[in-house]
Amino acid sequence: MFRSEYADVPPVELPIHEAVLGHAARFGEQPALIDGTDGTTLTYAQLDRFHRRIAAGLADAGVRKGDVLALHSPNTIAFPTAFYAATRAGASVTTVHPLATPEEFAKQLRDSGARWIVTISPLLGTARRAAELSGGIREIFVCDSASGHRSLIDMLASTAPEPRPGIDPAEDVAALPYSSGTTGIPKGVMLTHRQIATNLAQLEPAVPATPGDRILAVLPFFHIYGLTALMNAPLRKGATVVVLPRFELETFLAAVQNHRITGLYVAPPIVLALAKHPAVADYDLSSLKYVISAAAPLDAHLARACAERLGLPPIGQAYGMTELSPGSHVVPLARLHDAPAGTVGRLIAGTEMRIVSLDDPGKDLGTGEAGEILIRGPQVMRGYLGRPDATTAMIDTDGWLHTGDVGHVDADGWLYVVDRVKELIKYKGFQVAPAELEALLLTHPGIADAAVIGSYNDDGNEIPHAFVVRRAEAAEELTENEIMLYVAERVAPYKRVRRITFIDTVPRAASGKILRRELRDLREHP
Ligand SMILES: CC(C)(COP(=O)(O)OP(=O)(O)OC[C@H]1O[C@@H](n2cnc3c(N)ncnc32)[C@H](O)[C@@H]1OP(=O)(O)O)[C@@H](O)C(=O)NCCC(=O)NCCSC(=O)/C=C/c1ccc(O)cc1
Repeated sequence: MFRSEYADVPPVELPIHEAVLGHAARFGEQPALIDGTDGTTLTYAQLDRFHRRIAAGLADAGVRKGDVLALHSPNTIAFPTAFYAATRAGASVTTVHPLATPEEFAKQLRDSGARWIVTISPLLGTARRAAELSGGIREIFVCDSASGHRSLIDMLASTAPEPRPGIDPAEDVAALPYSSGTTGIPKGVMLTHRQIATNLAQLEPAVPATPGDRILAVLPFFHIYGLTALMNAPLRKGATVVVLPRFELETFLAAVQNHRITGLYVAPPIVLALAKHPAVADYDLSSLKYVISAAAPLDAHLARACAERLGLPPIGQAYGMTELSPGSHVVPLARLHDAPAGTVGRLIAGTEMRIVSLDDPGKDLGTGEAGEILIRGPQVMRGYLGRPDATTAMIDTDGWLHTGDVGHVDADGWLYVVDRVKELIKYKGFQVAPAELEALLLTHPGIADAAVIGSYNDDGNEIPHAFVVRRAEAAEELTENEIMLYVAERVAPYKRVRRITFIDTVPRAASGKILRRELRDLREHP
């Protein structure tokens, strides 16, 4: 067993809004959030007052402890206010991809039992349709304004009393993001207030934030990576978060330059752009002190090229997953220079790890031997909502979370992730569940059978790759393009099938299970 070298941190027994904004008043007139597109600024005093008033407004509208509220928005400076207002009112927040189709959104609403939606006016059409499909929504609020909908801005004038829902941080779910786990379709990951808040405390010794930090939030707040690294962690320490709604390279570079950004938390496609794109040379990025990459594997050569071009210390990686609230490993900021290339970091405080044999899961491996990574600590999720079997498959009776990732540890305690036993595909750091695409492909009348795995494109990004068996009648007419379009019309953009191979039969075990390893061989040797 491998243990963290950091001293244990006590569990943070606070609701997440208290753990993050408990000291907001102390930071008073300091900027908490800046809109990176138009400069609109929220101070800590405003963030504190606004989220309390909106909590009162939400409670007045009927939001109660235990309700699930769906937050459906790209990054804006209103997003954190809405999140903390909802948790202060006692709700669990299920975050929704802003590019989800109405059907995908409705599935999440039904599965989570959501009663409320908070969205932005440009996304109202999708939200309304999803609410109709799901049936259980009492009201849709907007962050900005739209006729016929109550606005969070109007709630700032609420005179209702601040709600006191009596949150139990150890039991009550603060966030309910969706993740596929090691197999199958997206599931609601129950993260309690204590789990998310304690993970912040566990990360702090390795990646400390201070009031002078200026963090750029371009990765989405609706994923636990953004929610933790770009929202909760910096706001807990009085840092300033500059918010961008999407990744557009020139806007991103201009924001780093104009707001004198000191720290970046990114995913590999952004490292690629920083390393290779000519526009990078046109901006003054000298305020940057570090770049951390997570969410997907980062190529070591690419990482070096990026750091050298920007004159930065080596890019540090972090490792974790939604089910870990989300962190278990990071390259400590103080050790960026001596971390070996390709490592995803060291165990953070209060975290234990085992590496177990893939052939014999009962057997623990030592340093230098690759096996499945198991993690135990206060950040391990409570479970998947309404899916005890999936939960038991992921967390064993001794509390070890089976990550589905394969890795090894060197003699100095640095972890390397080298492979994946789970079926999940990661497109630019976004999860794509093969089972979801396979089920969709089978609804096409010309498709007899289908299987989906990850392949790599020329940029080294993993992409969804479908192996399709056409029905005899359709074989000639059904083209790759037609299938890709069929999928694209029905899923969020990141889930699109981006490569197709026609085959005669999908290799399956007697049980019917798809033999993905054979498809991978077929991919390598067509
Ligand atoms: C900023 C990225 C890296 C790149 O952006 P992009 O290149 O513009 O692409 P998008 O992903 O935004 O958009 C996907 C596609 O949708 C398209 N799109 C775009 N907006 C539109 C539109 N409004 N209409 C229609 N099409 C559109 C867009 O064009 C694009 O199409 P394509 O060009 O074909 O790829 C973006 O992919 C991104 O945010 N990725 C990160 C996802 C992420 O945060 N994942 C975290 C999961 S949790 C985790 O792993 C935890 C790790 C962790 C570990 C340890 C820790 O300590 C902490 C954390």
